[in-house]
Amino acid sequence: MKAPVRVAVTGAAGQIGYALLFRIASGDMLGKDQPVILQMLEITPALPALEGVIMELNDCAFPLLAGTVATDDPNVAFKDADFALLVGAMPRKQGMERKDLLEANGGIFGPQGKAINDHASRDVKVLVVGNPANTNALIAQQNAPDLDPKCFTAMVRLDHNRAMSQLAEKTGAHSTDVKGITIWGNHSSTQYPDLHHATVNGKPALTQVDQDWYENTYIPEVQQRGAAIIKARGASSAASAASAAIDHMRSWALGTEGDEWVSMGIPSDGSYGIEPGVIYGYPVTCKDGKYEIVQGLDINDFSRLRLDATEQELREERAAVEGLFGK
Ligand SMILES: NC(=O)c1ccc[n+]([C@@H]2O[C@H](COP(=O)([O-])OP(=O)(O)OC[C@H]3O[C@@H](n4cnc5c(N)ncnc54)[C@H](O)[C@@H]3O)[C@@H](O)[C@H]2O)c1
Ligand SMILES: O=C(O)C[C@H](O)C(=O)O
Repeated sequence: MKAPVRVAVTGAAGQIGYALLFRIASGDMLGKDQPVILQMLEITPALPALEGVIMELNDCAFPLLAGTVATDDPNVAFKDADFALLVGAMPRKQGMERKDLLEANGGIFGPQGKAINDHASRDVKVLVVGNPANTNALIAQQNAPDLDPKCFTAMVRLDHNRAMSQLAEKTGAHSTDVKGITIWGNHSSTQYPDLHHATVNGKPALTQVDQDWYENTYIPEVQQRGAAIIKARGASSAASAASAAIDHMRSWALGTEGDEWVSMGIPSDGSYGIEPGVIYGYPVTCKDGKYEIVQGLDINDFSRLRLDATEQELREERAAVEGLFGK
């Protein structure tokens, strides 16, 4: 049996937390041979509800659950954490853009970044889910000067999964037949779901759908899917978000397969002409616990415009939160 790893989850008593913790404890994220200790962070008033979640976790008698910690202190939650899923933050309501949450949520991620810096494992893998995810990840990273900046990532995997499933539905295929999709940029309505390198059953996707559908239906529907869920459910996506978080961490920790790539929000190194430093959705492959940007993809004028528009939004978000960066 492997030694247990420590997985910190913030916002553990929230909607996503409720869908996420049980899947981590059952081995969906790190494998059926990897015991986990769940270190759950909540705000003080939510600790009683979190106690109830822990009662349920215990009632599942998961073979892989090696321990639980419930706390309102980030220094305790992130102690020796190997993985940290930063979910705790306010969700948007109908009519809001995700960046409207920056003021309400931005302040959460500086202190958490600092606590991660001071207490987590030196090669902790951090995934920010709380919105606006890319810029919150940047705030956390900028408060963790002792860690490799690449430890901090943001979730665009939900968009990636949505893009796969909507293309599969249109072409009468299954999502497993779809490869080579990229979500470039921000987890926001400027994100760019790129089909230029995608295939369905091995054939180029863009030869199987028409350009008008791609441009005027598919792209906006993927971009607006979060808002459509809020409208339909009266609450933001939770189970699908949790599932995407599991996918993101599993790919990062256990690797991607063959020439498959996935989309992750990661610190830009300037690849594809993107401003270095912003947390930008890129196509990546993962191996041995590290991610690497897929290089050499052709970017035509249609794509260039969209890569730059979502980069511009991330630069503006960064400018708005620079006051929250650590010294
Ligand atoms: N990146 C994505 O694809 C994606 C997808 C879905 C939702 N989200 C975002 O995830 C976040 C959580 O969504 P939810 O539906 O679970 O919301 P929720 O309101 O149900 O739960 C959030 C939880 O976070 C807790 N919390 C608040 N501040 C905290 C702090 N400082 N430390 C620890 N916990 C704290 C709250 O008490 C609450 O229990 C939202 O910001 C939402 O917009 C992102
Ligand atoms: O859209 C939202 O605000 C929630 C989440 O980011 C989503 O994409 O479903």
